[in-house]
Amino acid sequence: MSSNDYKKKMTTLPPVPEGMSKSQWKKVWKKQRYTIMKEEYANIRKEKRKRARENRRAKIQEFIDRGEDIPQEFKRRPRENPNQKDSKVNIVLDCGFDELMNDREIVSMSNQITRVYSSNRRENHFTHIDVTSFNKRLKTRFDEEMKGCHYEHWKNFEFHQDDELIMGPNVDKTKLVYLTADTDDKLETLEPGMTYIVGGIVDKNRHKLLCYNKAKKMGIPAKRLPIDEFINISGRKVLTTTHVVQLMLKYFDNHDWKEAFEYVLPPRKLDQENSQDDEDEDEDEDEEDNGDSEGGDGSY
Ligand SMILES: C[S@@+](CC[C@H](N)C(=O)[O-])C[C@H]1O[C@@H](n2cnc3c(N)ncnc32)[C@H](O)[C@@H]1O
Repeated sequence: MSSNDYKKKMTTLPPVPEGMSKSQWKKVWKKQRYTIMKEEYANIRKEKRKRARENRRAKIQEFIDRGEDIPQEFKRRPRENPNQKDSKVNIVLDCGFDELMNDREIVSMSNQITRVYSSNRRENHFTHIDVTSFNKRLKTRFDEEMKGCHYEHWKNFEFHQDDELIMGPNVDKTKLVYLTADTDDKLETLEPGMTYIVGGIVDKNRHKLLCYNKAKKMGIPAKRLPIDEFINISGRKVLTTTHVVQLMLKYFDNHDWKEAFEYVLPPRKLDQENSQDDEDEDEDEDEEDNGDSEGGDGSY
């Protein structure tokens, strides 16, 4: 069967089983299809990674054959940066939104957590990162399908099943800021001693104001990244959890937001003409293309 025929077969709803409504069957079939296609997607990703590796090697060989230096962009950055400095800032990835994500989004979110870990080891500054409410499908995925990553031993990274760290009775609320795109209140700088909370959710923006409302309920400030002030991107400025953390890490280099945006965000996001209205594309990359990216290749 050709891959097009296969895709068609998988997108056509099989006959509705007796005793089930069409909408019930649609939900069940979607889950079954996801399980079947998971393996297929894994193979596609593996092939894609293999092709990318081969292309990279071929290009490097061309430089070697011509006796030229290998350009920086072809050199791999070491996985661990031995000269890292402590930013003295804490970041919380608030994963209290498990039930608002579908299975694919859970996969995407878990890949994003590994990328965050990877960046926190590689950049010039590190932060202490706590993952809170890590107690449902995200945890199951790490415990079962990502067993080999040994997340319990990650450096500067702690996983908590509860949310005491941000919601507990003894929390100093003056030290907390919730980051969200849904406010006009701008984040000016990152202050040592402060804890910045980032929503650990992939939702293709279905749940607008989710983190803003949570911040209000917690009684802490909600702030947005100063995107408009430094770069041109059109549409809503909702970034992925990974990008938000990577921006903060890069900011510590020179306390320069513009530099951080230009370094972290993909060129298509910075290009006003072509930029998209949401963060979907980046999230799809996490699902479909994670092998080519930092941390997604198992380089925990
Ligand atoms: C994919 S977004 C989730 C969007 C979700 N609907 C919400 O209510 O926040 C992941 C997280 O990144 C952070 N984030 C995304 N864009 C941001 C921005 N422009 N400024 C500050 N934080 C942002 C927020 O903490 C957000 O929860």
